[in-house]
Amino acid sequence: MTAPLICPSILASDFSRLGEEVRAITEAGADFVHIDVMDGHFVPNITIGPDVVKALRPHTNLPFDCHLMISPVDSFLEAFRNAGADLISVHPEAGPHLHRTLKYIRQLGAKAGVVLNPATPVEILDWVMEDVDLVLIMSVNPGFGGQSFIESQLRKIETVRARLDATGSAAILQVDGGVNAQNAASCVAAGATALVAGTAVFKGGRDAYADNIKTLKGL
Ligand SMILES: O=C(CO)[C@@H](O)[C@H](O)COP(=O)(O)O
Ligand SMILES: [Fe+2]
Repeated sequence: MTAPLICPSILASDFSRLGEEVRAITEAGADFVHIDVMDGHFVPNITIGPDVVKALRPHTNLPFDCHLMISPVDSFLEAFRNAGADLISVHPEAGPHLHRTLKYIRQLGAKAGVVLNPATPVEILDWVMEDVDLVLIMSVNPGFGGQSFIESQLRKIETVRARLDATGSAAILQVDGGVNAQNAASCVAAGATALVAGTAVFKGGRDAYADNIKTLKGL
């Protein structure tokens, strides 16, 4: 089985030292930096805006994977791209025209992702398959780190895996929420190719990050 990409969610890092934390996960072997953007409206929490993304950009060459939990979303896409986002993922519920939003993300020169909440049906992908570079399955309800993995989402990963394979899509299949050493292998067996992890990467202090990432990769 191919090792998954590991995308540490900096939501679980020390916010008073974000630059150092991003450098630390880079040295520890992370593949992407997962940045959770929340607006207190689409989700019940407020986190990071484009200025913080821009300030972090010089600290690493890793791709910035921006998970936007904001509504409306379209008016902020350019700002996140200009701030240094390489992948931009949006929730279908965050705007009226998912297809238009995905096209716009690609036009801006970023990779486009669609995020499925635990209760969002996979059929939302049917008519945008060609327009996505990444599908993100939420294994918690979005808004907070440190929640428990919702087991039913393993079946959703399998379902989306089958759909991507059937259409010949090379999109990354990412899982986010409550991912840890106990369930990472099941996510990969179900077809995930990238794992987001906050708590499971940033636990134990900086000396532990490399081992935490290796464990999630199954190495
Ligand atoms: O998008 C989200 C939450 O809304 C996630 O990216 C979490 O921040 C992941 O944190 P853990 O569940 O791994 O602690
Ligand atoms: Fe996320």
